[in-house]
Amino acid sequence: MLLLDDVYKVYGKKKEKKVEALKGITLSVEKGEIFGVVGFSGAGKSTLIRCVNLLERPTSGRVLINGVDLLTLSPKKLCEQRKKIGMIFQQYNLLHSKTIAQNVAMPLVLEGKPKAYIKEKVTELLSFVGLEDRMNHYPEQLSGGQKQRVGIARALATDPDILLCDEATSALDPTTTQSVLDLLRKVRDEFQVTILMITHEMNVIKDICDKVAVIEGGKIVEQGSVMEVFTEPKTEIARSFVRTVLNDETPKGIKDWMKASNGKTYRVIFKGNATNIPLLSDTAKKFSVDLNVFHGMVTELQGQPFGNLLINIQGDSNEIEQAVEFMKSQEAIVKEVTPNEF
Ligand SMILES: Nc1ncnc2c1ncn2[C@@H]1O[C@H](COP(=O)(O)OP(=O)(O)OP(=O)(O)O)[C@@H](O)[C@H]1O
Repeated sequence: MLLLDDVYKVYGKKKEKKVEALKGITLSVEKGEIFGVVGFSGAGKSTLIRCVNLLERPTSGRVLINGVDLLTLSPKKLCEQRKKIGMIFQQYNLLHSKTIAQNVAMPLVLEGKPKAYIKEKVTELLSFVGLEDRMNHYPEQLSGGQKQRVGIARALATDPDILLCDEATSALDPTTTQSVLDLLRKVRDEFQVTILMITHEMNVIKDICDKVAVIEGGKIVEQGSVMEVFTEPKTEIARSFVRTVLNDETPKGIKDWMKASNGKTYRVIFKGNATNIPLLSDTAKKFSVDLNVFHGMVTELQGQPFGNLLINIQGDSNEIEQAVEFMKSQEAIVKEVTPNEF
C-alpha cells in the first residue's frame, strides 16, 4: 500500500555542496503493518520519512500510495492525498496558544469541516487517547507523553490511511515511551492504519514493529521481519542495533570460563515452537550429553518468548552432533561458536 521505489534525494545544487541523503531507497509497507526504519544520526531517516508526504521532494524515484505515484499528482490532487497521511513529531509541534481541543481540531478547521462535526470528532479522538478531561487545557499544562497523545489525536483527525512517526518517543522516558507505543498499536488495531516510524532506538522496533529496515549512509543495508533481523542480523550495523536491546555481549569472566571448559560451545536461539518445549532438558534426556548454560537471556519479541543462549555441550562428538540436529529440528537456530568468537 506504501511503496518507495528507488528513491534518491540530493540536497544542494552546486557540486561541492551536494549531499546525497538517500541513495536508492526501496521499501514496501502493507496495509495495517507497523514498519520501522532504524539508523544512526545522519543516516537519512528524517529525509526518508519527509519524502513520503513530499515535505521533501525526492530527486528521483517513485512514492506510491495505493498504487498512485504522489510525484505525478497536480498540487490539488497531492493536497487531497496528503490528508490521508498523518504525521507525529519528536517535539510534538503543538500550537501553544491553542487549547488541546483546538490543536486536534486544526486539520479539520483547515479543511472547512462543519463545527458540529469537528466537535464530535475532537471529543471522540481525545477520548480515544485518554485525554477527554484535558480538552480545555493548554499544551504547556501537559506532560511530554500527554503532548504526544494530543499529537496522535491531531494526526488521526483526517482519518489517515498512513501515520508517519518521526522519532515519536525519543523525548520520552521509558515508561511513557511504552504507553505511547501501546497507543500506536491500538491505533493500528482499531483503525487499520499503516504506520511508518523512524527511530534510532532498537527498543522501539522490538516493542511495536512488524518489519524493520536498517538505514546507513542513505541506503537500506538490511530489512526483514523483526523476528528475522533480531534472530539473524546479517550486517554488523544491524547486529550492533540488536545488541543494544538483547545485550548479548559476554562478560570477560564468562569468556574465560568458556575458554577453560571442555566440549563445544553453541549459540542457541529459540523462538516460536521451540519456546513451547523444554528444549535443553529434552536434549539432555535424549542424548548422552551434558548441557551447561554459559550466558544468555530470554525476553519477549512480538509477544513471543525469544531466547538467545550460549551453551556448552560435552560428550561423544557423535552424540553432540545428534543433539545439535535435534535442537535444530525443534526450530531452534544452533551455531557453533569458537573461542575467538566468544
Ligand atoms: N535541508 C538539508 N540540506 C542539506 N543537507 C541536509 C538537509 N537535511 C539533511 N541533510 C543531510 O542529509 C543527511 C541525512 O540527514 P537526515 O536528517 O535525513 O538524517 P537522520 O538519520 O534523520 O539524522 P538525525 O537522526 O540526526 O536527524 C545528513 O548528511 C544531513 O546533513
